[in-house]
Amino acid sequence: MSPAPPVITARGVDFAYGKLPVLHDVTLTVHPGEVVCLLGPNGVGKTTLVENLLGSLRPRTGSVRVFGTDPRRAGAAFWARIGLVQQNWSDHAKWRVKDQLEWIRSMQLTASAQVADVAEVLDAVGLTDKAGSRLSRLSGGQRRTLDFAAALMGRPDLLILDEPTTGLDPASKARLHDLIMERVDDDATVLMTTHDLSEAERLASRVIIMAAGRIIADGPVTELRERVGRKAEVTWMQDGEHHVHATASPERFLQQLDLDAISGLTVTRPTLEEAYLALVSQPAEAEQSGIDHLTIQSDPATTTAKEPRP
Ligand SMILES: Nc1ncnc2c1ncn2[C@@H]1O[C@H](COP(=O)(O)OP(=O)(O)OP(=O)(O)O)[C@@H](O)[C@H]1O
Repeated sequence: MSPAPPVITARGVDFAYGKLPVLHDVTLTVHPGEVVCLLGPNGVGKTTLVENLLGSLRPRTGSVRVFGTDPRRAGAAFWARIGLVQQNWSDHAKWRVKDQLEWIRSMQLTASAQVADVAEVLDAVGLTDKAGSRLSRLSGGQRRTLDFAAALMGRPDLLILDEPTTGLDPASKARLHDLIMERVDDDATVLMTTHDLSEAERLASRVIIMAAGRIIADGPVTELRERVGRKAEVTWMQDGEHHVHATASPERFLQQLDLDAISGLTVTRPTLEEAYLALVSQPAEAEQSGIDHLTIQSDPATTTAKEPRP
């Protein structure tokens, strides 16, 4: 059986705002069922890339296909498959929450039969008590949550979410994460930008890191963590001594320990944040040598320190 076709492909995309070059030779493929988190410092071009993928901006060179179609030529049936949260919505401040969603729903119903009820999505995102509020009276987090409710309503096959959780409190953020993963359980694909690395660590099956308009790293979180070059650290107490052991494979190392004879065991792995900071702090080297500019360490484990009990 041949593999399912990619959901998104971008090939050699260059984009500039007038004389300001922003994207340089961006190539990426997103496969069905992936949750891809797009990371990078402010102003590196994440939103610009998303807008190129959606066809609201046109690449100077290169090509974009979503569901095999050029989004600039796509019709209503194509857009019915996509749920969007974008940075800048223009809306009618005087409209009430439920009217806004009913209006979006009526548009979606022209292209798809699988549109959820307004009451259902409001309940899912926890905004039922705001159904009668004017948009202008919503807090920033509630406004973002409403955008997400609108994105979910058509039960989309693809969610493209530009910083969907910015400004959300922890409980609202967790609820939104659950709703994203529910769509993924239903075989949807997700491309989202975020500055929240713990969010990326939690949701992403793959992380893409951008710097200065280029992709400088692309891979699963576990792989990117390894690129930091720092090994995991195992510490424990045994026979009155404090032991520290650096290893690329803590699981394998733990099998060698006599767990009945030790106490105070800890395992500390490099975080995605460490990997991210290492990668974005070296964009110049990344540009020169491409994606694999940081070496993946595969040395055998070595005990680095053995300290007397304090
Ligand atoms: N409409 C525009 N006209 C001119 N320049 C723009 C426009 N929108 C963005 N830019 C510039 O393009 C560059 C990339 O902006 P973009 O919004 O894509 O970055 P980003 O990575 O999404 O940033 P952030 O993380 O802050 O949202 C920035 O230098 C920005 O100032």
